[in-house]
Amino acid sequence: MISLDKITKSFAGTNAVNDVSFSVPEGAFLVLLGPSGCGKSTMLRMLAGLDQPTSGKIHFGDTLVADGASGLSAPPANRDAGLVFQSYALWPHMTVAGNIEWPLKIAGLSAEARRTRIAEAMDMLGISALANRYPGEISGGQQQRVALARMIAPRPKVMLFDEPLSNLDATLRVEMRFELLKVHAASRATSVYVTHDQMEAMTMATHVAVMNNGRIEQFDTPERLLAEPASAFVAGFVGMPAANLIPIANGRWFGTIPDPALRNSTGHAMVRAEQIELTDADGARTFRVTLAEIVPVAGRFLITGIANGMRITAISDTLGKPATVRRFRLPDAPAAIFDKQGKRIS
Ligand SMILES: Nc1ncnc2c1ncn2[C@@H]1O[C@H](COP(=O)(O)OP(=O)(O)OP(=O)(O)O)[C@@H](O)[C@H]1O
Repeated sequence: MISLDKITKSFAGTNAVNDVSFSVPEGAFLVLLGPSGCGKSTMLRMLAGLDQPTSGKIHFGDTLVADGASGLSAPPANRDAGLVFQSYALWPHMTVAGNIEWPLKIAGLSAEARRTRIAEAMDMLGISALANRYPGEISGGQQQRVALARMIAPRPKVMLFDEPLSNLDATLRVEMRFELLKVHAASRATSVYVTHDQMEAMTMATHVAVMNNGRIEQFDTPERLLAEPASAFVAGFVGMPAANLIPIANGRWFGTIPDPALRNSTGHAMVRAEQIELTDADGARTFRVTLAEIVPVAGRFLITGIANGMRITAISDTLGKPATVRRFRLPDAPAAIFDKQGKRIS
């Protein structure tokens, strides 16, 4: 288990990570998800021992590995943690097998034990045939597999990933997600994975910490993030497509369409694309939109319309035409209401 207790990291007086506490159960796959600059990498670096917290404590199991107050920060090599970065950082002058062997040598394993571990790791990542090649002689996807093999060969208790798939093309990325989950399942190591890609988070995580501005907006399962977003920020960040956040003022959609379902609130109402209907009828809860994009999705259409200067998405069974003016009908009740600060109020 990994636990963080009131972790803060400041750079020149600015908090990159601000008072973060959570616990990750043993064997879990935690994704740190958030936009660029929200503090994800800084969090991971503190877990790896590459950065020291300004204040707060980090425990791996019962072992205190970092403590801001006393200045304790166990060196990376003493944490039983493996790390994989976006850049594969393979040693170019060593073969694939040599790269995987290096950390095992450092750990003092016998030649025989090293051979077994190298074979095991290469087999798991499907790269046994590449053992004698040099990094410059294999593709980017293969290099990332070697980096993963090198990380798992010492069988770390904690695996840390910093956007490891972002240099790969889209198809390879999807394939590697599955490989990573296999590695995680086989190793049963507690994993922490940094990404700004919510699809990666939703498909891989057992737990997700959504970060914004150095703070955790919500720490939850992927299912609960979608079903019960705690803030407008989370609602707008997860989901495919992300839910619409429609401005409301004094119980009126866009400040103009009154609706008792909005409970006189001001802030944003969350409406999922599948709750909005494309129509031509001029009824209650409808508003005019100019259709902008129409994307076929699994036999239906994801329609983006522009109204009051904002983009709103709907799922429709019927096709619309770009640049035409139609109407969207809002549901009887929004899926959630957030106040002006983005806090969920219903
Ligand atoms: N060594 C440093 N010195 C000063 N500021 C830093 C340092 N490292 C990070 N920061 C700042 O801390 C904040 C968080 O950075 P961090 O790299 O953790 O974000 P991130 O969420 O991982 O972003 P990205 O997805 O772009 O990598 C940013 O404002 C960044 O500029």
